[in-house]
Amino acid sequence: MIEVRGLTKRYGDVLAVDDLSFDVQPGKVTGFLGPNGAGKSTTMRMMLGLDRPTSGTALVNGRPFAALAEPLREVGALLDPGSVHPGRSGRNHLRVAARTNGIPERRVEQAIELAGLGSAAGRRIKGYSLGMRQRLGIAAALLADPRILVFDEPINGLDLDGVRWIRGLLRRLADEGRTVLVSSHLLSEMQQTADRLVVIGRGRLIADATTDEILRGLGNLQVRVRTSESGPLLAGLQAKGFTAQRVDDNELQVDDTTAEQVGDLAHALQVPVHHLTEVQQSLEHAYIALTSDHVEYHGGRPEETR
Ligand SMILES: Nc1ncnc2c1ncn2[C@@H]1O[C@H](COP(=O)(O)OP(=O)(O)OP(=O)(O)O)[C@@H](O)[C@H]1O
Repeated sequence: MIEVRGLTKRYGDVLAVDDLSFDVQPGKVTGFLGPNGAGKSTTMRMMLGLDRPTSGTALVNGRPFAALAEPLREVGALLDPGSVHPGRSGRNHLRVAARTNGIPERRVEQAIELAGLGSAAGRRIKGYSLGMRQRLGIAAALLADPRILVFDEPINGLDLDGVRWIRGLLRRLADEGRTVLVSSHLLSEMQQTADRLVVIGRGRLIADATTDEILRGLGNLQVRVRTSESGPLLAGLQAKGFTAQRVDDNELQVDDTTAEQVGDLAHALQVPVHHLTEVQQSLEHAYIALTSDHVEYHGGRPEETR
């Protein structure tokens, strides 16, 4: 369990993290989502005792990270996959980490296996792709078999197979009852990966709920209705105050409603309905709506829409 309370970090004029409070619970994958510069890395660094909060606290199992008796056994982290000795092999890097931290040697091979490093474990790190470096960082995080995992953008640099693999790994770790916090600016990824979402923008908390609740809470359900009498139905919907528009001659889209409401209205208007579906807008839409006022650097288009 990680408890963040009133966490604040100021760098000169920049308020990187602004009075954040949330919990990261065991047994779930919690997505930590926000646009670039939102303060995700700074928050994670404070959780891990690498940065000192200006005010507020981040507690790991009820204590500040610095007060943990065996921090590596309690928390595994992937922060900066670049910070490794390039001349060593992945296996040697892990062996050194194990030895320095009193972790049994057998964990090295287990971590290599868990992270899917395979034969790359014997090669020098300087020849690793970004994806391999990510896997090595994940192996290091898993080395001491910790109950809490904090991964900063673990999907960066991974190919499609790697993305699927990490999604499965995060799920498995959470299913084992571990606390899993994973940051990302990739909404589509978090939508498929996270049970809960903590969404931040400009250092402030925007939303903290289950992924489903966040989508539903935004009232983002759309209904598509197919009918041979789209004209009368469209007029009837608009007369009742619904936001409705044509998709084509026989299909309408109605925003912020349910299939039940549209079906009932069609029935009352005696309009035949051939097909009626609820469409959940992607998290991408929800996220842009949520964070549009909180993006630090507005470009022509938000980067997240790529
Ligand atoms: N050491 C530092 N000195 C000054 N400003 C910093 C420092 N570290 C972070 N910041 C600023 O704090 C804000 C939050 O940065 P942070 O890296 O935590 O965001 P992030 O959500 O992790 O973004 P990204 O996805 O781009 O990594 C940014 O405005 C950043 O420029």
